[in-house]
Amino acid sequence: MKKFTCVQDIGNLKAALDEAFEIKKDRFKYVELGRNKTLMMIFFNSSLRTRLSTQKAATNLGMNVIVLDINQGAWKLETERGVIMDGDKPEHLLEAIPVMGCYCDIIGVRSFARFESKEDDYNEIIINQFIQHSGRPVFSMEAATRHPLQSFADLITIEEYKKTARPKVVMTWAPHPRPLPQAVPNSFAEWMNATDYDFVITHPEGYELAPQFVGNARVEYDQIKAFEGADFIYAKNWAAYAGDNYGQILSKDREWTVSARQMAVTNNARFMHCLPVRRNMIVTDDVIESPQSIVIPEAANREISATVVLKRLLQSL
Ligand SMILES: CCC[C@H](NC(C)=O)C(=O)O
Ligand SMILES: NC(=O)OP(=O)(O)O
Repeated sequence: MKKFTCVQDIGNLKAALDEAFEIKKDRFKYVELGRNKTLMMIFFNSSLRTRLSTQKAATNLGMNVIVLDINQGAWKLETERGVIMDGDKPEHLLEAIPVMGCYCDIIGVRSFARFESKEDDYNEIIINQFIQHSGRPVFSMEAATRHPLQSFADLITIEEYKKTARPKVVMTWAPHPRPLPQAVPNSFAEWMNATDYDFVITHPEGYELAPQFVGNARVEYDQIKAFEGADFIYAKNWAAYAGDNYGQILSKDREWTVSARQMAVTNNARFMHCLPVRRNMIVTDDVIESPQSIVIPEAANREISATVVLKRLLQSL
């Protein structure tokens, strides 16, 4: 595996899950693999879980770790080619990337959608420059259109908690005060569509995700109808994708906030969220604190998904 940016990169999901459960039994089993190898994690945006779990995964594999927050301490970077650099950015990404590649063996990148250009975001122009110019294997720590480390952890969690072979999994939009990227819902949908689960997406009209991510999922605009008989509820906010509304907030309707009302029509469903979560916007206190909430084990599995991915990248060096 030379990169990890999407579900296709991990290959057969059953094999990937077997590796995950093997590592979960002994997360230091491959501690020799990363000896004298360096992971560089590059953040253009904030993080708690990704930063901590990926660093932990690297130490599970015996790796050294360098973390760079681009907007704190490094030079402000110009990302557009052809720009006359007479402004406030003293360095171009096209120099910074190969330089960073000199100091490490594997690179992780977090670079959210900027909502300035749908084309630039959906062409993944930032992470693709790392893939093209760093000379190192690159993995996504959430890019503009996907968050594969999160989705892999989500799949591990559903496999651990499911009570039937083909659970009903419902991804629901919920309101948020800020316009959030489509990366997490896109990625979750991509991974769910790669399984044989009964997968449903529910959101208000106007919040349709890009068709290539919706795939064969059923889209239901009536949230209660979508929740009926569900085994897992995966809540997330995202800004509009379609048409001229790209990056816009179209609704803050708190009828979509996940509460006991909606959970009552499910099959005693587990509640999931990638975190960070805005309580009483995305989900009520009582639901996220209920015995059905598995947001903490879901976050814990980020260490496992990152360990499998780093192991695969190390084995391909
Ligand atoms: C893992 C989630 C990261 C980010 N969340 C925020 C609050 O920006 C998002 O919604 O994509
Ligand atoms: N879920 C997730 O990626 O969390 P962070 O944004 O805190 O890394």
